[in-house]
Amino acid sequence: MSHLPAPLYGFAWIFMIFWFGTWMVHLIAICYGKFKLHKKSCKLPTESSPLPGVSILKPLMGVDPNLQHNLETFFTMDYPLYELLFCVEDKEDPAIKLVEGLLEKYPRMDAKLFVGGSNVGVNPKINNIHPAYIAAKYEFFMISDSGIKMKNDTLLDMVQNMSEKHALVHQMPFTCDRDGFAATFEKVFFGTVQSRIYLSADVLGINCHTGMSCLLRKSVIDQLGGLKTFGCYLAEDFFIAKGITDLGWKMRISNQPALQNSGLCDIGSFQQRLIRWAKLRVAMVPTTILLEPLSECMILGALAAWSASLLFSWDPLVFFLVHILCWFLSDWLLLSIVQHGSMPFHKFEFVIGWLFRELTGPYLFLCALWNPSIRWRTRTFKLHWGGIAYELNPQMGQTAATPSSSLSSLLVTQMQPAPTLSEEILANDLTTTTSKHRLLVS
Ligand SMILES: CCCCCCCC/C=C\CCCCCCCC(=O)N[C@@H](CO)[C@H](O)/C=C/CCCCCCCCCCCCC
Ligand SMILES: O=c1ccn([C@@H]2O[C@H](COP(=O)(O)OP(=O)(O)O[C@H]3OC[C@@H](O)[C@H](O)[C@H]3O)[C@@H](O)[C@H]2O)c(=O)[nH]1
Repeated sequence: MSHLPAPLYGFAWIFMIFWFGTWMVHLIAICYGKFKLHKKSCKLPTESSPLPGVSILKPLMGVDPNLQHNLETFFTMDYPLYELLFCVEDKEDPAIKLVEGLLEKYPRMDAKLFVGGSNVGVNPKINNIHPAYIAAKYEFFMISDSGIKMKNDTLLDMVQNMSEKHALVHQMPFTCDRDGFAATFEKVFFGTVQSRIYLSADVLGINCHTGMSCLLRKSVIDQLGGLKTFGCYLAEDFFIAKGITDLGWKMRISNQPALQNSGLCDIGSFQQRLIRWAKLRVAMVPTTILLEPLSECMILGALAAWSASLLFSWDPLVFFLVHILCWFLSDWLLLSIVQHGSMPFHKFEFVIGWLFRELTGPYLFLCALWNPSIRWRTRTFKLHWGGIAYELNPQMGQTAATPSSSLSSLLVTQMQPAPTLSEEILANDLTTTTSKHRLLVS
């Protein structure tokens, strides 16, 4: 033992401590998941504290086979007071017709459609929803991505999690039950590695906010300068949460995980999405360059097995195999807690999905490091360290509402400054309303 250089022992101890810490993360996630998720709140509204109104902002771009069904779940929720604000950038987007159909089907619903978006920054989602944010009439507003499906009581659950100390309640990303291996892979990803980090981060107060479904206090976001403050970032979710906690407010997850139910579900685009998210994390929190690969099951298992053989002369192969078996079982347990019901796939499919996730995870992370440019829907971006984004090759004179051409790749434009208040008021004044369809075009 003494003939090996001392730094090797140092590394071995570091890996062993990290390995132990990671198992603590597993334990925290399982215990907290069991305690928190799928619990019905007993906090009922009273006459003196009725349920608050909520403005729901829905950024839409394109139509997929599940969109109609997903959007319809927003019209049928058990919640007394809310408005639905649908947002579409492109005047030719087929989502407009779909929303108009729903507005006609549910004429009594307080719902509007905003077409044209705005140009308050580089983030196309923020640009899309900004007009609706300005028009939102309630103190609480929700940002809900197009692929989200609601249960009857999801909004109620989120509101009940919003105490007077909280300014952000977010849903932990998860998925609906859908057919096919891609759907299994998505469920395994969100129900294991993502839930583990998300749940432990919520317990430890670490910002891990993924903004696909979140409820916010408008006065707090206004205090931060409005939603446009976050238009310069692609990861607006991370910076919204940071801004809120920097002001001393708290954030937490709701009891129900978010049910992503996009009608387009394939391995390739899901992996591209994971790569895009990893690029955001690397730019925002550079320590993840080390932490993420180290916290992968196979890599950590190999390093810990080497460390255990060096420090305690344990058989590294046995250590590695036991580590993988325990990790696998712990992931199954966590997934079962998050799913809270029968799995839509056979255990054997879980084994394949889990192995596929564990073996491809480090590779996807490498892909993210290899090519830092970020493709999101129709546009390509790059990030500065820290997270400020700029769009690659936007067409000159074009608003952010129009997709950029990938041919003009030589042009690199910095983010647009946020418009002044007077520009914004002007933009609002230009908003036209056709009351029949409650369609607002800016
Ligand atoms: C001693 C054990 C340490 C464990 C270290 C764990 C290392 C982190 C590994 C993976 C990070 C995965 C983060 C998953 C959620 C992020 C999903 C996502 O990328 N969403 C983006 C798009 O919506 C969003 O903009 C990003 C939001 C959050 C980024 C947070 C990055 C910091 C991650 C560090 C978390 C450590 C938590 C450790 C808990 C003990
Ligand atoms: O150009 C765009 C891209 C996306 N969007 C909208 O933004 C929402 C999220 O888009 P996608 O489903 O493509 O992307 P993701 O699920 O990966 O988004 C996620 O990652 C990036 C974060 O900034 C988001 O908050 C988070 O929701 C959708 O509602 C989509 O319609 C736009 O309005 N315009």
